[in-house]
Order: sequence, then C-alpha cells, then structure tokens
Amino acid sequence: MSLVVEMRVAVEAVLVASRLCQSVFKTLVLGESLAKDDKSPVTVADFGAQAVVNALLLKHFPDDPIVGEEDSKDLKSNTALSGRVLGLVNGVMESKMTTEQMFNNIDRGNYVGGRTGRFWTLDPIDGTKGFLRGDQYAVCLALIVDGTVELGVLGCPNLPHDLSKPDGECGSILVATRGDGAFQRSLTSDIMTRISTTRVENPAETRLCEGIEPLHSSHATNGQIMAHLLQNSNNHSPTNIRMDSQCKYALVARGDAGIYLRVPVSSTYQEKIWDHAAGKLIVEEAGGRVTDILGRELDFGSGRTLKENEGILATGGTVLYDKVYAAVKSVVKS
Ligand SMILES: Nc1ncnc2c1ncn2[C@@H]1O[C@H](COP(=O)(O)O)[C@@H](OP(=O)(O)O)[C@H]1O
Ligand SMILES: [Mg+2]
Ligand SMILES: [Mg+2]
Ligand SMILES: [Mg+2]
Repeated sequence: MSLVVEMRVAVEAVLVASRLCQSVFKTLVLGESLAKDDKSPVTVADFGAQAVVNALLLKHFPDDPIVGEEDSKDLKSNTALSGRVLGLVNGVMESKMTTEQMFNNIDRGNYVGGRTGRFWTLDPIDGTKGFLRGDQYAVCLALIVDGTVELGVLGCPNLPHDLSKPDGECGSILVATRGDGAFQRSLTSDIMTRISTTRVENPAETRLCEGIEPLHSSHATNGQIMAHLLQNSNNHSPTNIRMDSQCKYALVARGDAGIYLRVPVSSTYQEKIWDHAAGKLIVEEAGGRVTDILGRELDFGSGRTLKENEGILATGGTVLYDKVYAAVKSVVKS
C-alpha cells in the first residue's frame, strides 16, 4: 500500500501542531488548562493541536474518520478559553476557521475505531503533564487500516537530538510506514535519517525508560524486573530514564534506551490507542518489538482503547525482547 501522500500530510499536520504547542508554551498563563472528568489536565494547546491536525486531515482525506483524545465539551462552556484556542489555531493555519468550525474540527475526533476500515488516531499532546512542566511531550498521529497500524508520526518538540547533550539542539519528528523502516528529521529541516534500535542483547548494557507519573505505570515492578534481569551480571545497572509521553518509544527507536516497560498500576484502566499506535510502529520499523506485558500483540482494532491488552513491553531487537519478557513473566503474576 503506497502511503506517500498520507505520510506527507501527516508530517505536515504534526509539524503545524508542534509549532502551535511551542508557541503556547512560551505564553501559557495560569487558567489556560482545565481538569477533565478523570482529573487529568487539558490545555489550550491540546485543543488547538487537535483542531489543526483534524482540519488538515479533513482537507486531504475527507472520508477518513479520526479517533482523537479530546472533545470540545468543556471548551464550549468557556468563552475566554475557546477564544484563545481560536486565536492559536488561526495563527498557524492558512485557511482561517470560525469558532463553530473549530469545535467541529475538534469533534471529528469522536470516531469509535474498530476492526475494519481505515481511520486515523490522534493524541494532540501526549504527556500533557510533561508539557505543563516544560519537559517532554509528543504530538502523535497514526493511520490504522483493518486494525493494523500502517503509518505513525511522532512530533517531539523538546526531545534533544543527542540525549547526552540535554542543552543541545531539540525537536525531532519520527516517522514510519509499515515495511519501510523508521526515520527521523528535525523540526526545521526536511532531511530524513534512518533510525534503528539498539543491537545490544545484554540487558546490563542498555537502559530502561519508564514514565514519570507513578499512577500510570509501576516503578517498583520495573525495579524488580530489572533486578531479575541483572542478577547474574557484574555490570552496574545504568540509571533508568524517566520521561513523559511517547517520547519513550522514540528513545527505544533511536537506540537511546533498550527497554520501555509500562506495567499497569490500576486493574481497571484501559490504555488508549492514541497513546501507543504511532510509537509502536516506529519502534518495530526501527528493528524493535512491542507487545503487552503478557507478550500479546497490541490490538488496535478493539475500539478507542486497547481493551484486549495489559501494559506495554517494548525493546530493541528480539533477543533482548525474549530476555525481558521472561523476566516480566517471572516477576509479574497477573
Ligand atoms: N491510570 C493510568 N494508567 C496508564 N496510563 C494513563 C493512566 N491515566 C492516564 N494515562 C495516560 O498516560 C498518558 C501519558 O503517558 P506517560 O505517563 O507515559 O507520560 C496520558 O496521555 P495524555 O497526556 O495525552 O493525557 C494518559 O492517556
Ligand atoms: Mg490527556
Ligand atoms: Mg496521551
Ligand atoms: Mg493527550
């Protein structure tokens, strides 16, 4: 399946949304974020980024439905905030929209997903908590066809090009289409470079990355899994990288980390498809393997959530995967 046009449009949409997020962060004032029903934060940038990506997808692919994280419900009842979002959106879009069109664009993300047909899934800002802190976040867009992720784009505006130089140049876009490998470019140049996961097979020679939020995944279990993996190793275990958002998948895809573990804390939370679709394809196309912590393939055809799966296990290469999976199995009694 040729997805050349889809890739070009998706990269452009993620770039425009990333620029919007960057401009918001410079000017974000107190009161420009809301708490959603589940108490998680959403900012003017989340709404704005969803409006611009959905508008660009509508323009180029009017028949494609979208599974997006946000909806306009809370924005509609807050005139000051919706005015601010409209200003941001029209600041980056060539064709300007009205408030009503902006609400409609945001709400085009209300598709239910499913096993058949083609649809996009969008997380306008993944890691909103990281975004608010000035840390890592990602604009995440993927195309799913008959339950399979065919195209993934991650915009990581704050991700250092070189992780060992955190104060150096930042901002990467990672892209993959299924079967064609994974690539990255900077936010400012369209030169794409191929990326690949680590070739290291010994867990002691690589690093684990995990989320920052302790309620999203268990740091303690990760500690036990790593201790199990390193029990016969003389090497010092390198420090874990804690980071918000799908930037963790970017780290595995680029070989900065060998392992990403997301062991659930809550037995009722269902992972969302927009939190994993792009990252999973990019890691696999870079040479890695991504499943849930029970070793099952991620099922992107079961609706808006990964309800058939539990947690995430992503590694570079299959030898490393087998070792980490065996450790997970002996530590995690499901
Ligand atoms: N109880 C929970 N368990 C796992 N993930 C959760 C969670 N509550 C929220 N999340 C998801 O965790 C994502 C951030 O991931 P991470 O912790 O790796 O940075 C959030 O994305 P948003 O920031 O887009 O809302 C949200 O969808
Ligand atoms: Mg959110
Ligand atoms: Mg998210
Ligand atoms: Mg989000």
